[in-house]
Amino acid sequence: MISVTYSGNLNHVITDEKWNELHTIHHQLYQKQGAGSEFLGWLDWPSNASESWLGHIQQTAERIREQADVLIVIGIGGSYLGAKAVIEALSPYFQTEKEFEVIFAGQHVNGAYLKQLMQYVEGRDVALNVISKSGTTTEPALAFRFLQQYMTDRYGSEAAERIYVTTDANKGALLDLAKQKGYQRFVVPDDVGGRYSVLTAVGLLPIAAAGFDIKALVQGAHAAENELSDLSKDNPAIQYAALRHHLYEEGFTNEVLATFEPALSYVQEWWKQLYGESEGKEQKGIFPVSVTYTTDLHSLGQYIQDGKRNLFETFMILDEADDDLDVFEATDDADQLNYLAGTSLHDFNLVAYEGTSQAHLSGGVPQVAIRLPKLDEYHLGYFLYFFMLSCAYSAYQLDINPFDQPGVEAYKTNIFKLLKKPGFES
Ligand SMILES: O=P(O)(O)OC[C@H]1O[C@](O)(CO)[C@@H](O)[C@@H]1O
Repeated sequence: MISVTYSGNLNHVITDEKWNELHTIHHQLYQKQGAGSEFLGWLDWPSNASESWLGHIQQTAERIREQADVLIVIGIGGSYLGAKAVIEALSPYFQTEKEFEVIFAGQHVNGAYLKQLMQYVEGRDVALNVISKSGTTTEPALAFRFLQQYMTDRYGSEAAERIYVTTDANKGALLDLAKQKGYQRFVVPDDVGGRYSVLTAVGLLPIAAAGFDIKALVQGAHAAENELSDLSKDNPAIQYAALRHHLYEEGFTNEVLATFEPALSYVQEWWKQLYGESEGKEQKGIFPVSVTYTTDLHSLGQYIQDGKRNLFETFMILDEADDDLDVFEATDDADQLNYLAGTSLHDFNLVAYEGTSQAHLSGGVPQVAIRLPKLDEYHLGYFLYFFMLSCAYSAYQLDINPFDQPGVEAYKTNIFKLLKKPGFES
């Protein structure tokens, strides 16, 4: 379903020694014995997702679509990127009529954004889904303070019917608040960290509310769970992890994830959090960056071709485009583009990929390609699971716990001290 190719020889990457390591990691992962194994709930999540649980999420999404024109989803990091990635990947670029809309908030702290958001939704019915595993993250909590007040001012006691909370089952300020106000609740499972949570209620409720087929998304991930669990040199999740580690050891410490599909730009953002937070520890890890082509060939392309040689590039190539245009023959050929007549714009990009990849390779940038057959719920579900699984292998090869993020506390503590948050004054 997904194929991984490499500009070098993959057989030289997976040496006997590497294979032994991967063998050990495979067992650690599936026998839940590696570092952070208490956060492996995502590994068999697709096969455990019951019809009734999915049905409950679907019904809630339908209720939201009946009661509102806009769903505001409040969350940051893993509590928003998965849903945003899937919704952006599957939505049309332009919406002609004002159809049901999912808008994100709490992914930053910005007064103008929140103020304008409240003005923007005036006159349209609103529902809120606030998502935070810890229930204490400052950015979504701040956004919720404003938006909860907005909902109460607008809907009075009925506001509670329009607010949906996705958080831990047992702890956190958000849980206490949800119980006190009687908001409908969904659970972020204990054993699934934020950046691995796209297939839980964290991702599925907003995705279903946006009108996408969450059953197909989970089915795709289920297929990946089955097909990628093999300990085999042909397993693309193992191949991608082995390639990353090999290139890292060769000094290529930055990975540029490239796509020709603007619709995939939030899949790139999701991938950056997944890999950056999972691997960037103990002064180790590949720094994940992303580019969208051909746009960025006219900006970062120069650096990738000729800059410092510590980069490798991973292309996400979409084999089939659902919606496309063919270049037509112009009578006067004034723009001198008739040589492209009959070529679709997707075909143009496939050729642009070949040309770019060869140029960057000749400039000393190793090339990896991951081919995605199609952009729909099923294939995206497969793709996201592939990345999560491969990330776990990747981090374990660095001897890193893929499931914690101790480093994110340092800046938070400083901000809290500066703002004199109770308990942080000294
Ligand atoms: O869901 P929460 O607890 O609000 O956390 C949001 C994000 O913040 C982080 O904890 C980093 O601060 C991420 O790991 C997480 O995805």
